[in-house]
Amino acid sequence: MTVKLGANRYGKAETRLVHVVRQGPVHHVKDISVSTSLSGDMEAVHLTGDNAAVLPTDSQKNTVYAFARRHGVGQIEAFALLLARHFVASQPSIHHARVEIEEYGWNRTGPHSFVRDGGEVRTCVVHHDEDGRSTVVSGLKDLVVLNSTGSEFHGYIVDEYTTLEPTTDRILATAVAAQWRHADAAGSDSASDSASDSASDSASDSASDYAKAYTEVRRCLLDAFADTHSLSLQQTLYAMGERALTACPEICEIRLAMPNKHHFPVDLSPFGLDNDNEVFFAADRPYGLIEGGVLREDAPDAGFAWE
Ligand SMILES: O=c1[nH]c(=O)c2[nH]c(=O)[nH]c2[nH]1
Repeated sequence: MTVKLGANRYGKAETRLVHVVRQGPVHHVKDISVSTSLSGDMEAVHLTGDNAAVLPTDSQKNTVYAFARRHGVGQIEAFALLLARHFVASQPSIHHARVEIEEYGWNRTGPHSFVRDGGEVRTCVVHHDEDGRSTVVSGLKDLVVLNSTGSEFHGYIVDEYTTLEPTTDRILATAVAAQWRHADAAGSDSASDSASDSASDSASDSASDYAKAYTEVRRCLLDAFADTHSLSLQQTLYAMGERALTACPEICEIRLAMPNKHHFPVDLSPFGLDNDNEVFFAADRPYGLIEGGVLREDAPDAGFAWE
């Protein structure tokens, strides 16, 4: 039997970094988790244990911290591009870099005091390869939303295993995970400037575009969720994606994953009580999981953006 090495990559996962920018008594914090993943000439290390082509994951982690000091963090997309480009440009054995960042929000309560924003997490996944191609996918997750009416579900297949009652008025709740692909990763050429300029969020152009797109997509997702009279979570998902693409010309594709957080009316008849959609059991699991993408008809090829 002959075998060969298949697809492989390696890196440091979840390097936690808090960066404090001090402007006199007023401080700014960025709280992120960075995962780097490199690929290239890695036959020897797998086949013979020759590490000559390997940039240690420990050095990758150190680079993250050193770059935060050198360039600031700024918009996560710009910081990720800066790192991805550095790994590919500085090491001949590294042909491709993937950098994923999660950002946890803190809201200001004083000049140097903050309360953790318990809500959603901002995300990005950036790729860069030796041919100079870059892709940027931005996103959010754990954006928990609920409509207490305006949601129906009926008309579905009924087979011998169906027990679900049709409803014309139910709670619709989900935790939105969304990722959107930027049509042009290019902001990227000035990514290093962006990251270095933007430590206090006064980002330069491409970096502030990422921030603007984030705010706009988030608003579209929330508005479309609230506005759509829903016949299914699938229909709501499409409406949310469509709204974001319509409002944001700079993005060409959005993918959404939305758990259906079921709320079942509790049967209160044993207690002589009615329940006109007022008291619900919020089930934890299992949950429906609705996933789908919306993209422009003329969206450019995604390449490795979703890998
Ligand atoms: O919005 C829904 N979509 C489904 O596909 C589904 N399936 C189910 O049991 N409940 C629901 N709700």
